[in-house]
Amino acid sequence: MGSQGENLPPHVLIFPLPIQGHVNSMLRLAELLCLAKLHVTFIVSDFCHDRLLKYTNVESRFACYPGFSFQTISDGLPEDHPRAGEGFVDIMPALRRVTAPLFKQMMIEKRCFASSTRRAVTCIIADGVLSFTADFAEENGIALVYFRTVSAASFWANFCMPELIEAGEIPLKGNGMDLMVKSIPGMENLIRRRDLPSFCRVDDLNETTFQIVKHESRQSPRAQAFILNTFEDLEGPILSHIRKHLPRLYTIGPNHFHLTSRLAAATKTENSISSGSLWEEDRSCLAWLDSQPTKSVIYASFGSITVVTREQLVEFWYGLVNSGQRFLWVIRPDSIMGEDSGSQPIPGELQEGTKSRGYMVGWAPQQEVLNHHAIGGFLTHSGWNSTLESMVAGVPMICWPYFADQTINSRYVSEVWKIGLDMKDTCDRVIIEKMVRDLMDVRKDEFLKRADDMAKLARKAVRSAGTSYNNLDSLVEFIKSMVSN
Ligand SMILES: O=c1ccn([C@@H]2O[C@H](COP(=O)(O)OP(=O)(O)O[C@H]3O[C@H](CO)[C@@H](O)[C@H](O)[C@H]3O)[C@@H](O)[C@H]2O)c(=O)[nH]1
Ligand SMILES: C[C@H]1CC[C@@H]2C(C(=O)O)=CO[C@@H](O)[C@@H]21
Repeated sequence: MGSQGENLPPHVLIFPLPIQGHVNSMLRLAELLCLAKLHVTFIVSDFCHDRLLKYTNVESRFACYPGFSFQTISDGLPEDHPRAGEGFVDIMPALRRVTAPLFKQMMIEKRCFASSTRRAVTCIIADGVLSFTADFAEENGIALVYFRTVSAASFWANFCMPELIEAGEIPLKGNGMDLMVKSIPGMENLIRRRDLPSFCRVDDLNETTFQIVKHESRQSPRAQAFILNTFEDLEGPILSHIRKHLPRLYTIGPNHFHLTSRLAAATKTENSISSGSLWEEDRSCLAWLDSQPTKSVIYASFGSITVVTREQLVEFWYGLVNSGQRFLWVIRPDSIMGEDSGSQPIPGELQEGTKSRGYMVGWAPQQEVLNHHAIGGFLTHSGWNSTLESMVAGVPMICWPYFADQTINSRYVSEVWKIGLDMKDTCDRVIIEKMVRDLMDVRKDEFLKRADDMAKLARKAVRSAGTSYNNLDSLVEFIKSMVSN
């Protein structure tokens, strides 16, 4: 590289798993690194890129960072292949089969995105489940950092899968779901088998997703550093266990609020929320919320992958209506399994209850919703972004985990952080009604107090001199130290 190149900043390639919760989280990291004046190439599937361009302001948002660019790649699935529900299981094998060789070819053909104004990529920050990036990084002498977008607790449980097998705790063999798990250090007397990340719910150890997640988790030490979207006050004890295997571990979360906070400092404007939505946000719900009393509405949303059966939909609907509480409910167009949702008549009492106290949208501006004064609770699938967004907003949760890390996040919400209730493995209108009443009415004050305390800790972590704030600065220094000037 010539003398001009030596003055150029480091060039980071960011590569998320191409699904909503991962793209969101890593796009926020991209913007944080742009704010630190690093060059960033963000490589994302054509599918996600098309949707980002269609439904968000990413183009104008990143236009002010001349060092930023998008690159697109196939996720290996036909465009019309479902990426939610059962369809998700095809994503990881397709990435390995199709995307991995395409990635290698692209990096070589495009000389690691070198140009007269940018260095060749100096560091890859890859999703912690894309170990084909480690193969390329090692073969080509490029530094690798992993970003695992889930909670420390979930990552640690996945990392311990070999120990769980050795101890005979998995496969579960269909019973003993309430037995306490003994072979995950730091989680003794806390999690039951049903609380393990759902990938562990296998009867056959050869099951594909289980094998992939086990393999990918154990590959983590190949990276020179590891990033988690969490904060020390939240998951300190588990982080200590992880650091025995991954000593260079940077906790930089909650990264949505970290970004808001750094943008506010850089631009002197308050409350900028950077959306990475892959669906069109229906902002009409904000006007509806404006006309509701403070902390009177429960917000229900199950993220981007959850699908429900018609029967489950009806149970939730009765539970919400019968609770007598106001509700705002996100029902994604692709979230009802196996039928056209409009094809069956809706019972009159549900229609009436919804007209008087409810509002439904296909996709909401979630961060704005959670921070609206009218919101008093969140019925969530316990995706990690939703969990952190709720924490920062000080909103207590009812957790209905669907799969993956969500089953362990919900256990921590209810038993460790005590900022909500865990409703896993049931879907019954009577239980839903009772839990909504408990959260929004009977035990409202106690939950709101703890949620408010948690919000303070989360916000402190990303403010100047907070742990996540300092860790992000250290990460940037580490990335800078990789290039020789
Ligand atoms: O109406 C909606 C619903 C969701 N969101 C946003 O979409 C994201 C959803 O992310 P998350 O809560 O993490 O759920 P998933 O989309 O299901 O995320 C996947 O990725 C997460 C991060 O790895 C995992 O924790 C989840 O289990 C996995 O399903 C959040 O930022 C929400 O703010 C909206 O903006 N509007
Ligand atoms: C599709 C799932 C496989 C791995 C990801 C994950 C993780 O532990 O990193 C959890 O759930 C999903 O977000 C991803």
